[in-house]
Amino acid sequence: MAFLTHHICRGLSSSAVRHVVIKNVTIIGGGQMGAGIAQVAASTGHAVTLVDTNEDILKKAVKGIEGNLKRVVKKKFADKPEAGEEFIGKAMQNVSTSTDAGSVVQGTDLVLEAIVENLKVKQDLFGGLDKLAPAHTIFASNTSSLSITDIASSTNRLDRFGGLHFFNPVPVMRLVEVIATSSTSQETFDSLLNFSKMLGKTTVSCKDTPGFMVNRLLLPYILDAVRMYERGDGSKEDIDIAMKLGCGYPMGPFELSDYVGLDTMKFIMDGWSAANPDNPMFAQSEVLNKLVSEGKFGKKTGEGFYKYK
Ligand SMILES: CCCCCCCCCCCCC[C@H](O)CC(=O)SCCNC(=O)CCNC(=O)[C@H](O)C(C)(C)COP(=O)(O)OP(=O)(O)OC[C@H]1O[C@@H](n2cnc3c(N)ncnc32)[C@H](O)[C@@H]1OP(=O)(O)O
Ligand SMILES: NC(=O)c1ccc[n+]([C@@H]2O[C@H](COP(=O)([O-])OP(=O)(O)OC[C@H]3O[C@@H](n4cnc5c(N)ncnc54)[C@H](O)[C@@H]3O)[C@@H](O)[C@H]2O)c1
Repeated sequence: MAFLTHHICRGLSSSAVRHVVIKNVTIIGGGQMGAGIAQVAASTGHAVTLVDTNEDILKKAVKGIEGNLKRVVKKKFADKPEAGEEFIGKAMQNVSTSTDAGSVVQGTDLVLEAIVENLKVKQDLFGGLDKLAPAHTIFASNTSSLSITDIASSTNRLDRFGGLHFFNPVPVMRLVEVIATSSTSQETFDSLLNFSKMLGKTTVSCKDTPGFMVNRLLLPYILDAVRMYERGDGSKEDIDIAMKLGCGYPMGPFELSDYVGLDTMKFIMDGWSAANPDNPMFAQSEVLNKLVSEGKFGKKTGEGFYKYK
């Protein structure tokens, strides 16, 4: 159960900020982001229920979490293998799974959604859960590109709704963008900030503007790289090498696109294109459309701009 705590800000003795201490978390979507967030939340002592529509996806997610925890332990407990085993055991005990979100939200402090990047699907999910979750439960979306305000509009808890934008791979990337809409209460915002910090992440506070901070800058960069390749101005391999060796980026734009998932990239593009129909920047990309129509979604399907294995 959650409890409210009072934070007395140092130097501001009269300003007391209340926030919900999040202990029990329901994460909806057991794909790459949901599983990554579940891994980090479980290994920082949170009770996590991971939900997906499909039992096989959940099995794969749990197996992936255990495998990735082994990578973490190899580094963190290099000289203490027993402590490492204990760490993995404790984290795995904190993870349970379900295919029925409605039946698990009763005792949850936070419902964090990481499902497909589609406004209607996200609205349907939250609209349904709003009727079932306790009043104190905070809802948050990990959307890459959709408006939190639009997603929240399907619920009657606008003050207890915000955005938590994690980065891929979640166990490695240190940032969380915490997003407040004009209706998000200060208590909710502080609870989400505090939760992100408990996960060991650094936070930045964002308004609910398109792409928040990171994707507002990342999207034009990736878009321009794809256009450059479509015009034949450079090979995808050379563009990737250029950005890695010229700018010190860990991945080039095509490697990164495959890593994010080309299906997700297309959802993002289509959403922004629909919202800005007259902006040529968001014109359809033949290359992206072809790869997605062939089921080549990137690393997760074994092929995208590049082949894997
Ligand atoms: C015209 C049409 C265009 C369409 C336009 C649409 C544009 C859309 C653009 C927006 C997309 C937004 C997506 C999203 O909202 C936001 C994002 O998440 S953006 C992605 C951010 N991520 C990155 O930028 C990742 C960059 N890459 C890296 O940092 C590294 O390459 C890597 C992924 C960490 C991998 O590193 P490598 O060195 O290659 O590989 P290793 O396997 O050795 O890993 C390094 C290190 O990390 C540990 N590790 C890796 N994964 C995990 C894991 N899952 N769990 C735990 N640990 C992990 C690994 O053990 C290594 O540790 P070490 O041994 O070094 O101690
Ligand atoms: N991939 C990235 O790099 C990245 C980074 C940050 C944020 N995001 C965002 O996170 C979300 C998930 O992205 P992902 O890459 O993990 O996608 P993914 O395709 O890997 O996983 C999505 C999962 O959601 C499940 N799902 C779909 N509808 C559902 C529903 N109604 N109920 C329960 N489960 C459902 C699917 O079965 C799938 O397992 C998207 O909103 C995306 O924009 C993605």
